[in-house]
Amino acid sequence: MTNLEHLGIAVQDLKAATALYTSLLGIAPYKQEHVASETVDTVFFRVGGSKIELLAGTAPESAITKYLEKKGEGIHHVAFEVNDIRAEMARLRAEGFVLLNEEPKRGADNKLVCFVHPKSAAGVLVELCQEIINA
Ligand SMILES: CC[C@H](C(=O)O)C(=O)SCCNC(=O)CCNC(=O)[C@H](O)C(C)(C)COP(=O)(O)OP(=O)(O)OC[C@H]1O[C@@H](n2cnc3c(N)ncnc32)[C@H](O)[C@@H]1OP(=O)(O)O
Ligand SMILES: [Co+2]
Repeated sequence: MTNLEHLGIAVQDLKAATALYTSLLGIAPYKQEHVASETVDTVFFRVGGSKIELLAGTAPESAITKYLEKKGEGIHHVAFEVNDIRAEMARLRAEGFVLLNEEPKRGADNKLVCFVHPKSAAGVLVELCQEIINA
C-alpha cells in the first residue's frame, strides 16, 4: 500500500454535499463521475496527496443506498493505492482477509479496485485502488 488514495463519504444529496465540501475545503471538485457497475455517482476533491470521494447511490440496490438506509451519511470507506492490486489481493487472502471481489473491477477515477470486508478490517470497509495506465 503506497498511500491513502481517498476517503469515501456516503451522502444523500450529492449536489448539496458538493457545495458543502467546496465551502468546507475551499476548493472546487476536479471531477464528477457515474460508476454504473456500482450504481453510484461520485464527486472527487484533491486534498494534498489524498482525495475526498463523495458518493450517492443511483439505485435501490446500490451499496451506498443500502448503507444510507442503515447508517445515514458519513465516512463509508477508506481507499489505499497499491502498485499491483492482484498481488495485494493474493497477499491479503493468504493473511486471512475476506475480499469482496474475486477479481479487481474498474472503479472511479481510472482505477482498478477491490474491497476488503469490514469484518476483516476492524469494522472499516477498505478499498484497494491501482491506477490504470493506458497503453
Ligand atoms: C468502485 C467505485 C468507487 C471507487 O472509489 O472507485 C467506490 O468506492 S464505490 C463504493 C460503494 N461500493 C461498495 O461499497 C462495494 C463493497 N461493499 C459491499 O460489498 C457491501 O456494501 C458490504 C458487503 C460491505 C455490506 O453489504 P450489506 O450492506 O448488504 O451487508 P450488511 O448491511 O449486512 O453489512 C454487513 C456488516 O458490515 C457492516 N457494514 C456495511 N457497510 C459498511 C461500511 N461501509 N463500513 C463499515 N461496516 C459496514 C454492517 O454494519 C454489518 O455489520 P453488523 O455488525 O452485522 O451490523
Ligand atoms: Co472509493
